[in-house]
Amino acid sequence: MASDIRDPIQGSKNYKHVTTAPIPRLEYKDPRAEELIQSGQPVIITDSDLVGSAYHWNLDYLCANLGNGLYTVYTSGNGKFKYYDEKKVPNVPSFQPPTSHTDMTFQDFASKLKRKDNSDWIYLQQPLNDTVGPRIELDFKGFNWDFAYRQMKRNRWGPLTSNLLLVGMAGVVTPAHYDEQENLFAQIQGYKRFLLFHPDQFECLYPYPIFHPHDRQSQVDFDDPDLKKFPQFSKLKGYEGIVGPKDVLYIPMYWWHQVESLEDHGETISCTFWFKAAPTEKVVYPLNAGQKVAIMRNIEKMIADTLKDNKNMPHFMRTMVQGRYS
Ligand SMILES: O=C(O)C(=O)C[C@H](CCCc1ccccc1)C(=O)O
Ligand SMILES: [Zn+2]
Repeated sequence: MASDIRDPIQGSKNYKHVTTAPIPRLEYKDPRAEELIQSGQPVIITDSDLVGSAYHWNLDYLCANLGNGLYTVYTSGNGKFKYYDEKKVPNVPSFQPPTSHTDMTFQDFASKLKRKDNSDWIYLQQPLNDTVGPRIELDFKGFNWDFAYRQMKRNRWGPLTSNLLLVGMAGVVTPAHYDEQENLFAQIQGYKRFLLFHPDQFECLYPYPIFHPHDRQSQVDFDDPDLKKFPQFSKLKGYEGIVGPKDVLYIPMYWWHQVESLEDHGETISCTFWFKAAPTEKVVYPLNAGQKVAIMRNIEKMIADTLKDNKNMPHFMRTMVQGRYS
């Protein structure tokens, strides 16, 4: 059979030290797909019609129909788009934002993309809102909302919070991070390689302190890991998969993921469906890895708020465990 983009031999950029198994890929109508979602496991659902009404979206169509609203476009000098929370920048005076961003019309973004003289990488990331033109609104209304809301109800997720439109230049990378929402990630155009890691890989991925602008992001540079600072990174185990048009990837809350738009397949267009966490009913023991991450976050927040001076945190936390729990 013709070699498929997903064949491991094609451009699989294996990171040293990172061991991966394939993310399961199941047909949309295969009941096992929804079983995996119910058990909080990632799965790539193929031939989904979740955003079937947007499969004709491409740069020209979006240019013609998105209207003249402004879109947030990030710029990076090295192709990596490590998210940072602007509200936390004051907490770290030495912080150097790794990307810049400006608002521009989609038309301006598309013409920048087409210009080959780009020395920088650019990445449009914008929640879909009501400034879009009537055709896009029609396409948006045409999403298979029954499927989305069926997952939300059946898995007792919280409400849908946003649909993020992502248009990335070939080669852009979103470095490893986790989100605190459930996510149905729909791929419309182009190919993205996902690396996914269970929340129990927390100790291999060394997230920034919670008050840092890069909260929820891994401190480890996958391209050049510092194993002296982050020794457990060499034990990292996870999953890998390539999503293409018509695929939907379920990214369970607290699962780490790194995303890259494949180099030689043009720009990528994706749309996320983020749902708030399920309200915690009765806590069942033993706690799962995601719950432990949530507890660690709450403890870190409490210590940071109480000490009021982040410089005191390392000593305070070391004192608490050194020679007592270590
Ligand atoms: O869908 C997800 O969760 C991803 O990480 C997809 C990722 C872009 C996410 C951008 C972002 C990350 C954190 C906060 C707000 C925006 C990609 O596809 O490159
Ligand atoms: Zn994410």
